[in-house]
Amino acid sequence: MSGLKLDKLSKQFGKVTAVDEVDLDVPHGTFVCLLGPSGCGKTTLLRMIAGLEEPTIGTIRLDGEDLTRVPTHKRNLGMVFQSLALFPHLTVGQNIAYPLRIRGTGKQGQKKRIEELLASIHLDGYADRSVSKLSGGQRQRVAIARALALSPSLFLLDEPLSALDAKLREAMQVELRQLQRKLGITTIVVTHDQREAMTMADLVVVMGDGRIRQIASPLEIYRKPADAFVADFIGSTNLLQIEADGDKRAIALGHAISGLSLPDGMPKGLVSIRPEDVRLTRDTDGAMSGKVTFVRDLGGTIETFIDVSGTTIVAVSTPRERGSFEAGGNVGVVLPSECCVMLKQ
Ligand SMILES: Nc1ncnc2c1ncn2[C@@H]1O[C@H](COP(=O)(O)OP(=O)(O)OP(=O)(O)O)[C@@H](O)[C@H]1O
Repeated sequence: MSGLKLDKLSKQFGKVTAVDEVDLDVPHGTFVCLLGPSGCGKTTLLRMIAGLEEPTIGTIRLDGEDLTRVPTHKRNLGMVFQSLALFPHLTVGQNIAYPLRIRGTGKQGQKKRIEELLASIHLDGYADRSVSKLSGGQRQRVAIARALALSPSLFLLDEPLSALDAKLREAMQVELRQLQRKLGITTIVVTHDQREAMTMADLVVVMGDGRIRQIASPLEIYRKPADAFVADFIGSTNLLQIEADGDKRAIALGHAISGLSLPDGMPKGLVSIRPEDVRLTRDTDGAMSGKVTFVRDLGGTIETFIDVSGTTIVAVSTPRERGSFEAGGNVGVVLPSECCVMLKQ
């Protein structure tokens, strides 16, 4: 099969299982984001794919070839790490040419490749600039170009944008994604930023405690989280305990969620409902109601925090969708059953 295939890949550091039997199929040309909280094993997994860390057990295959024991420099990888590791005393062109020189590419070949790469990162004409005189975003792009100089089969990046300020970071996410699409190169990026993963990835791999918790498209991860860990980690959500009444209807915070029933054999569970799906009404005679404790008006969106029987529910709306509710007032809270994702506990 063409692409990257991991089988039962594991890494043990003494008593710590950093990566625990990870199986992953990445079709050729896919952009994957490894996402998860600090310490979940993302970097260790990437370092094993890169050949910088030896797996305790398991195999790594790329386009059908077993790479598990192949040294890093023979894996045909492009890598960018948070530190970038550009040579500050060299020019942009010399930095990009570095891997080409090592490989023995002639002067003419180097020049042509540098020009191609500079065009693809929108830095035409920058070959003779010193990298120490570039902005953070420009340096980032040079590091990407250098990693791609030898047309690798696999592109690996570990938190590549985390040193950039928020605005530049968002612009670079789009740029990186567009470049990857143009080149069609299989790419794996480690990030702990779910917004970054949602922007760039074809496939998001959510990790927790060394294991894969869910693999899916960004939208599916957001809309159909596999469990409470994923629901809570991706975006913000309201996680509510539910239990079945005599008719199997789902009861949350003492009120039935209209149209939602628990399946046979599942007397209890959790329900995840995104803040933008919670509807607020001025009618407090409905099933569920509460007191507004705080309103955060961010201009483009309004977040309303409501205390329902001691639990806070967050609702998000735009100013156009409905007027804001005042802190201290009572509101009706509607949880549309079609927006509720039922999760096992
Ligand atoms: N060389 C090492 N020796 C011992 N333990 C390690 C080593 N490298 C990583 N670990 C441990 O393995 C686990 C996973 O670490 P890893 O760096 O892969 O996580 P991560 O998800 O990338 O975290 P972060 O987002 O903070 O970088 C952690 O408990 C970490 O302490």
